[in-house]
Parts: sequence; C-alpha cells; structure tokens
Amino acid sequence: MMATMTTPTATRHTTETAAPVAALSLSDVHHHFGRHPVVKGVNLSVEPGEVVCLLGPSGCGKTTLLRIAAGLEVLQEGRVGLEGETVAAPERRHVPPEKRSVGLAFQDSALFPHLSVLENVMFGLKPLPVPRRRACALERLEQLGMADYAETYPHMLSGGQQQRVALARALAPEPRLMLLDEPFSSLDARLRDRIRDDTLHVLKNVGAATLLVTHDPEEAMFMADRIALMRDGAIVQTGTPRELYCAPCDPFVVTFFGEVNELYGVVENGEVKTPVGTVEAGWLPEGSDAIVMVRPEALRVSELDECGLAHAHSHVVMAKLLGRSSLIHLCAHGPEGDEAHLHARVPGVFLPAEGQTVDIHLDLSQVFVFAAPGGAAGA
Ligand SMILES: Nc1ncnc2c1ncn2[C@@H]1O[C@H](COP(=O)(O)OP(=O)(O)OP(=O)(O)O)[C@@H](O)[C@H]1O
Repeated sequence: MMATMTTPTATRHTTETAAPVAALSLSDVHHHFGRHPVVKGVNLSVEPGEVVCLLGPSGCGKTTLLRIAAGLEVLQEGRVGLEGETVAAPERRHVPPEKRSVGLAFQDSALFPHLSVLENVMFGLKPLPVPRRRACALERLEQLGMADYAETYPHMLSGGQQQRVALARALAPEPRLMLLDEPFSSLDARLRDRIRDDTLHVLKNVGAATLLVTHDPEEAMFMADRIALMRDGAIVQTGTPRELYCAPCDPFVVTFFGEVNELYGVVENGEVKTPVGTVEAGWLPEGSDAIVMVRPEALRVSELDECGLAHAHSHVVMAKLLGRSSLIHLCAHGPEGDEAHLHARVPGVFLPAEGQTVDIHLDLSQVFVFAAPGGAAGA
C-alpha cells in the first residue's frame, strides 16, 4: 500500500543562474548506511515536464536516492537542487520534505484511514476553496478510475485501489515534481497496464517533472522520456529508452532488458565469427576475447524446404508457443562445424516442428559485442 504527500512551495534561499533550470538535480550524491555505501556519486537531473525512470535491480539504491531527493533521508554528500534552489547540502542546508513542493507516492506509506477517498485527495489542496478542492479531487479520481469510490473509506478498498487513490492524491495539487516509488507494484497485470497509461497521461497533462523508481524494464520503457539504469549504487547509463535498448554501454545493460544469447569468440581482422554469422568488432584489440550478445528477437528463423540431416544443419530442438510470441530452441551449426544452443523469439504463429532444419539470419541491430568479462573466450 502507498500514500502520498504534496507540500507547498519551498521558500527560496539560494538561487543559481544556470539555464534551463532542472526541476530536480542531484549532483555527486553519496550515501551510506553505517559502513555500507549505498549511493556512490550519482549525478542526475529531471527537466521540467520530463518523466525519468530510475531503474535497477533490488537493493541497488533507487529508493534511497528518491528519499534523498524528497528530503526523507538527510543528504550526506553532494547536492540536491529543486528548480535551481539548493534544498540539500551537507551541514549547510536541509529543506524538510513538507517544504519541497513535491508530490510523493511511496509503497510503504498509507492513506489517512479516517478520511474518505475524496477527503484524502482533497487533503493536499487545502489552500483552495472547498468547491474547487472537491471538483479537482473528483477529476483526478475520475482519471484514475476511482470516482465511484469517492465516499468510500480506505479500509474498504483493495491494495490496488488504495494505490490509485494515493496517486490521485499526489497528483491533485499539480506539483512541479513527482517522486514515485514502484507506484504500480501491487496491481495485477491488466490493471497495471491501464493505470500506468492513465498515470502517464495525467503526468503529461499536468506537465509535472517526475522521477519514478522501478525494477521493471518494460515499465521504465513505457513511462520514461529518459531512463537512468543503476547498479550497485551508481548509474551505469542514462538515455532515452531507445538509447538504452539499442545502444547499451555494457553487458549489464543488455541483460537487464531481457534474456540474451551469449556467444564467445576471438577478434580476428576486426571481426568475431559465431555459428550464426560474423559480427564487426573493430574497436576491440586484435586477438582479444569478445562476448557477442544476441537478443532472441535478433534471430530470424526460416524453415528449409529440402530435408537435410538435422545434425548437420541448424535445426529446431524445441518450440513453445507463449501467446504473442513463440520461443524456439535452436541448435545452430556454423560453417566451420561450430555449434551453439540459442533461443529465438518469433511471432507466435510460427511454430516449427522439432528437428525441422532452418536457416538463421542475424538482425545486427540487436547484436552487441563487448570485451569478454575477464577476457575468457569460450568461457
Ligand atoms: N534505513 C536503512 N538502514 C540500513 N540499510 C538500509 C536502509 N535503507 C536501505 N538500506 C540498504 O541499502 C541498500 C539499498 O536499498 P534501497 O531500498 O535504496 O534499494 P532499492 O534499489 O530501492 O531496492 P528495492 O527495489 O528492493 O526497493 C540495500 O542494501 C538496503 O538493505
């Protein structure tokens, strides 16, 4: 369950001149719990109206960073700026959360149990006259599919419904910055898709800059204008969803967005040979070990008419219909007798029989080559 808080505009004490002014800027932020470093030199900005997703595996420091931005965690090192104003600098300044003018929606906080759904959403709109507060709160509830529950109390709602009310409450005052921590995590898959979509439209209509924490790459790609992918307290790559998916900077980024086939080889004449084709690797040292990462979608599979001997050709080991796509387990045979077990993901209607001989073509836009970790070819 999640609750929200929206706070009035912070008093301006410090003004920086840089333009354009980021809605949120985190500069060289470090944080540790006891002797355990959790955030290690993070630089990140969220521009006005932009949705940035902080993506990464469990425990990499996403929530801690969000809490630092919100002021719920006292900054230890670095700087936090909101619209150019320094709101946190160690031993100099700490604007409390309620004075940061941000909308918060966290997983582990709660709605006010003694207030109805409508009163919960109206709560953050206190400076407005009651009829306007009511109209605005109802509009937000409507957008998130909860208007019919306006007079209901939180304990009468499911976890997912409470989550939607929490989002409506955070969004109602149209804050300049929204900080959302896994806001869709307790919704079932179908409802999650719809609420994500509604939330994205509301965020864009309101024009609120947003930093959203998630561990789900598909959610990040759906919601984000930019993604910052974190690992072990540091940001590995920041960019548009397309940049991260199509131009990943290292193997971790590739694997974070889904299963990949990993092939190993040695760079010869600026290329690496694999059982499914040769790929360029001219930027790696000649003779060095390389890892070739092939997304299942990169393997284009076509059935061969002539009946070859399966053991001498690339052939289907197993094919599973998964609904929208099929997963085909392949045994790929290279021209030099090299062999690899690969997974191909193809549109669901294509379901070749076990043993079927096939041709495999590589879509090179979904193939990535890096220096092999530890320099071990054939590992
Ligand atoms: N208050 C705290 N005291 C001590 N350690 C903490 C505290 N809060 C978080 N940690 C530790 O800091 C690390 C980062 O936690 P954090 O919640 O920021 O990660 P996360 O990426 O958001 O993970 P998740 O997706 O599982 O929520 C973890 O090892 C966690 O156990």
